[in-house]
Amino acid sequence: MESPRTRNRSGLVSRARQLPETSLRTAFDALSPPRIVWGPPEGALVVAGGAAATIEAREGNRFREVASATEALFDSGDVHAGTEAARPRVFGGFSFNNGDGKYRESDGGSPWDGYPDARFLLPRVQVTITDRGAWLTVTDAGENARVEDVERRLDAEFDRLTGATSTGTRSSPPGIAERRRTTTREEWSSSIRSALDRIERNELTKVVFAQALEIDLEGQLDPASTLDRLGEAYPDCYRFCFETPDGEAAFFGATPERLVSLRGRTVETGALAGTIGRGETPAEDEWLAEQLRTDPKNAHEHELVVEAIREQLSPFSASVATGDRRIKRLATVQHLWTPITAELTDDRGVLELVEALHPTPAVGGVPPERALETIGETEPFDRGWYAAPVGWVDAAGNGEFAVALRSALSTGSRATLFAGVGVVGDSDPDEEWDEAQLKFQPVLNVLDDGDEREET
Ligand SMILES: C=C(O[C@@H]1C=C(C(=O)O)C=C[C@H]1O)C(=O)O
Repeated sequence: MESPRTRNRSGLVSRARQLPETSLRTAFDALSPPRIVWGPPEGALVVAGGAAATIEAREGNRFREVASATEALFDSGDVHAGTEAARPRVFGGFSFNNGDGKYRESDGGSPWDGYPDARFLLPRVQVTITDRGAWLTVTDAGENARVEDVERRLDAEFDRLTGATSTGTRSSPPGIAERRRTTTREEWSSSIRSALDRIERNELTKVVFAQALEIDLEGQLDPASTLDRLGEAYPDCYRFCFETPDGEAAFFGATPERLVSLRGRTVETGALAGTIGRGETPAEDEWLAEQLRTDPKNAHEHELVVEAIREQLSPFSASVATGDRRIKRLATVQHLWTPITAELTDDRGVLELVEALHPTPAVGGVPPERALETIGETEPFDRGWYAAPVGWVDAAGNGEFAVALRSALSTGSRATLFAGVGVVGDSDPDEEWDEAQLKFQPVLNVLDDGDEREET
């Protein structure tokens, strides 16, 4: 007999308990696909497995569809989280474009087949690792969700995770057997030259062009080791990994770019655009940073992003505050970065802001529609989830999204990497080529220990 006390309108039941110390690798290995890793530079690391509910949207207004499905899912959910970090959240992402699909591999499939225009999961099992301890959350949703079952599963998952015998040893990088470019140097230069012509004719102000690099790996990619390595080299970045429902593919990376975070009515975002390499010495690093700070081309490229973000946020906010422009120094590159904050005038969900901001001219261009058209006509591959929003939403509509850069889509023994650059009036095709190669490095370095930094 069904007890009415164990049911609620949305059928969401979530229970949490504290876990002894654990790690990304132990949790990742113990959980079942589809697994998700979300590791922001500050705050809790989440490793999740399985789906208590899946929200997918294709074409149409995917941001609104996901927002209303998320709201319905959380509506009067029965949640005993124990601590805020352990509360259930949906995690997922969007594709860069709505309704992609022009790129086909020789077998007729697209590498992005497993990644629809939007997919968010409410994880069945969520491990949250914070500075103050780890938590296990077990969730079920739907007509058959029962408190008793969720509590029983919470104990069973606790036993499984605490009994997990992960050796903690990291597998070595898979190694790179072969690489194939989707864009030759000649094609790249001619695309940039034709974009420069359009800029000259005032049809465009900025466009971001990307390249893809297909890698055959020598061994299988181990996502947990790969993400551990990315975390060590890029502590100031957002690490993410989203497996397909069958666990056959994973989209992962370590991106420096936050699209937006919303907590209550406080919005935090920023402009990240303008790039230069790292030096061999602190003095050379500083010299390069100074070049970046004073270079008019990079300043222009950057300012276009600041302006667009301010403009997109202004209808929602009484005031938008722009901080000082500064340098974000990462292991392989340095960027210009301007923090931007705003206070909303009304209660809104984070997905409304994602919809308003994506794609910023850091990954699309100015004017946006013409830039997107130019990207579509020029790039010979689908961006899929590359350069698109990935993140989470909670029951209150709060959330945080990053722009999925410095990323790759992997299917066991193959990985496709993506990297893009902003083209403005005085861009030089050779310099832009070199900049794209630098942006492949974060992922290349974790695929192969011996990978050369200067590969062209
Ligand atoms: C498009 C990428 O990066 C973006 C473009 C940048 C630029 O053109 O300077 C800098 C940071 C990102 O906003 C990428 O990493 O693929």
